[in-house]
Amino acid sequence: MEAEGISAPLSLSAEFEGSFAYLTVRDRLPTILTKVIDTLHRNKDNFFKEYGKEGVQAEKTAISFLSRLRNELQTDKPVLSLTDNAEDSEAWNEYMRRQQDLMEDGRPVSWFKSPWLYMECYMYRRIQEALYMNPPMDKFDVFKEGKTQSYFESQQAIKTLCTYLQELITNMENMTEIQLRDSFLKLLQISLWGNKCDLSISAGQDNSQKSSPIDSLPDLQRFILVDDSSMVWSTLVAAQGAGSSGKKHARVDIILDNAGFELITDLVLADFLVSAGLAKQIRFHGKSIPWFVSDVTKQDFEWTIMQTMAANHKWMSASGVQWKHFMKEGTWSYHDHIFWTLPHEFCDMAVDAADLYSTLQGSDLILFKGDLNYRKLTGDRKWEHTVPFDQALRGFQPAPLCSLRTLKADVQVGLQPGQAEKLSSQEPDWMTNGRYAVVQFSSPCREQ
Ligand SMILES: O=P(O)(O)OC[C@H]1O[C@](O)(CO)[C@@H](O)[C@@H]1O
Ligand SMILES: [Mn+2]
Repeated sequence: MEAEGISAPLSLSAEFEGSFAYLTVRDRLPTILTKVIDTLHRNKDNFFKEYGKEGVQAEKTAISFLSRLRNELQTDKPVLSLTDNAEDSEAWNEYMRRQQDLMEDGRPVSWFKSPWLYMECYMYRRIQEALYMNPPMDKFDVFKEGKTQSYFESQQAIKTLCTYLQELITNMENMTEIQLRDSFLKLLQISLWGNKCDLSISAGQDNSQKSSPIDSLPDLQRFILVDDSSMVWSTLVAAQGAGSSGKKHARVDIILDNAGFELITDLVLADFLVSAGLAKQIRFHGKSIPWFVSDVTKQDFEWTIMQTMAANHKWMSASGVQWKHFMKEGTWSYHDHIFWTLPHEFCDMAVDAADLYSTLQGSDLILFKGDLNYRKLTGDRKWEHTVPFDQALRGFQPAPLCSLRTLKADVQVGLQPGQAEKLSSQEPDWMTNGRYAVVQFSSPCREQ
């Protein structure tokens, strides 16, 4: 739903040679595909043990599908329709027709000529097609190993964070409002920096949290380019006062990004919100298929809680037990929707996923985690850096929302005049090196 009269700039695309999009499509995506093929190879014996000859045959066919896919990508072949008749196939094929209509001179939609956001999402959906088309591989998560490894490699940081959380909860009754606010802002920043740990930017290489997530906060402060976190706090506080009894049942929605350490930071933040009475309900939104290497699926979500419960560490397991309890009593809930794994910009949601949009409208605060969500919020376009965040959302305003994102793609809005130029002169790759971050807020009722 585009605000009337506001036209959007061009989409980022691999057609701009030398751009980050170009380098991603040329180098990083084929590397990720090669790793996927390798993972299937390495699991051959397991497929045989589990499904016999049928499993090995499925693995072989999926590998040859994926090798063809890599070749199509590297030789800039036209994009193909999906043939797997899954729940979302028609939405993908319809999107392809839409993209085709946007191409000049009827050129076909292809890997290096079309919007980067579309092509990168499409690659992950085609990986899934290779599996859907080859049962019993259709349930296999090719990224699972990397996600679990990243959880285990962040153990020390997880222990530190869970211990910190349990200390906060113990002292919560005696906290002043200022102390509560400070603790919230710290946990929000920890969740923000948790987004450094994704496995897509590193093409699957270890990217886990090694240092203390709490001690590193002061040093990281100067890398936050826009910090609207006080507005997030005010929104939560305002949500308490509404309602006839004076107490409202505030609901926070968290649009999750990566499994591993980042997910733990999100769960810790969500625990704090409930334990402090700032939210009565937390709805987590994850992906319905394996996505961008490390994104959270339902299975990852449940595994993470079970694993944390079972940890041989008092405060980790206490946290896990509490989280399980929140899930059981319904204070927390997990949701997925095919829209999160479609290539659409979020300004399309009101029309293309009206049910999801209206669900989100019931929220008091929506937290969007990570870089890909930011790309979809802003449409992954060549915006001037000083364009206001609200404008780049192009009418996507279901409820007060905040993006918590470390920069890993060359789109950034809402900066002060001169801020981007200064950064570019000091660090030319500031938009893609993952060292910088933003906390950007937008509210439908905010005065413009
Ligand atoms: O997990 P995140 O924060 O969404 O990061 C994934 C990002 O990594 C990249 O693959 C890096 O280019 C982007 O395409 C994507 O936005
Ligand atoms: Mn991700």
